[in-house]
Amino acid sequence: MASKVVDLRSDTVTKPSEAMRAAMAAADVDDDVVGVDPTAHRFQSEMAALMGKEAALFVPSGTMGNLISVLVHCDVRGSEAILGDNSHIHVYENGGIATIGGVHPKTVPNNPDGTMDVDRIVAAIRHPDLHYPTTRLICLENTHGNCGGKCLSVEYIDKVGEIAKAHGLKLHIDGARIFNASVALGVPVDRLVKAADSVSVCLSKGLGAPVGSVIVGSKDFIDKARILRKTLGGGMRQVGVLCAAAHVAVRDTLGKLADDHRKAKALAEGLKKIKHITVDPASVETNMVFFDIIDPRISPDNLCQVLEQHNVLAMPASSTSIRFVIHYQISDSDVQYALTCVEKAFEELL
Ligand SMILES: Cc1ncc(COP(=O)(O)O)c(CN[C@H](C(=O)O)[C@H](C)O)c1O
Repeated sequence: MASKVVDLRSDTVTKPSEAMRAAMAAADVDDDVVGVDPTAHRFQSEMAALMGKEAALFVPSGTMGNLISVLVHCDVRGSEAILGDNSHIHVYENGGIATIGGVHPKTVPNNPDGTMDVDRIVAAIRHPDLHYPTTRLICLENTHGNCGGKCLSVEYIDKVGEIAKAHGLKLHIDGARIFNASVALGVPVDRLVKAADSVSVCLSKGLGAPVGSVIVGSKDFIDKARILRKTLGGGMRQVGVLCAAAHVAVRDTLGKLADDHRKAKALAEGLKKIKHITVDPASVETNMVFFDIIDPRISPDNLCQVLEQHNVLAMPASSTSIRFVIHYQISDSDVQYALTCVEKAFEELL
């Protein structure tokens, strides 16, 4: 049994590095609600430049980053946002855009590659009618979490951006893993999000920061976002402590994402050799591996429970599938150990 836990539940599970902890301890801070925390200010400027946008705002979570972005774009009651039926905003954020923001979600089916058919996006846009909400926003997700970490191409994003502009709409990208997409596609991140009016970027996923996300957009957008963040209770005081760690995460971990993708591919190739599993290694584009259990006698919960006894942590993705997520604190030997444990688990269960 491994002495340490091999945690494949998500790329949100990393522990801050020593460099992050040192930066947190040494951070130059101030009250960011009353004035501007100098470390937060520097980090926000750094992220705006990296993403090719005018301004940026540090927020406590990706969920709040998406909520604030949607609410800034949909600031009139009776607004409607077009988004994927399998998107994180629609599936995993407690319906916050509706329950808190009064924004009506108009879902369009997500394709297996994470896109929504552009003709179905156009068909979802409301024409003026006193029976209808008013469409104000289109949301994309890149990479797409529920579609296996698939990347949306820059051509697709530009096309949706053209549609948004042609109809007087805004475009938001849930870019929780936008850097994974940028690295996998070989497209600079500022080019990848050029067509977007706003992007929410998770620092606490593959980049390995302990907390937080950053939203980027125009100065006017970020000024409005700052007010909404305060409204939602997200105004933070000496937040430079968190921004210092996030700065180190971008500096130190961005360059490791390609290796995460390599390990994910290796994991999928290894799973393919296990007879009780179906998995398509060719479908692995970034750091996520989804596989199906063939034998109906074994549920994903059963398998996860036995894996946990071997110190391998994973999460069910559906009634028949499991999700493994690679992050920079998973080594090649951890991948091999996890594969061994999956085989042992089936032996123990069958
Ligand atoms: C695409 C996307 N957008 C937003 C979020 C929300 O980020 P947080 O609110 O957890 O910081 C997540 C988190 N994703 C988490 C994970 O993958 O383990 C869970 C599912 O919430 C996400 O995957």
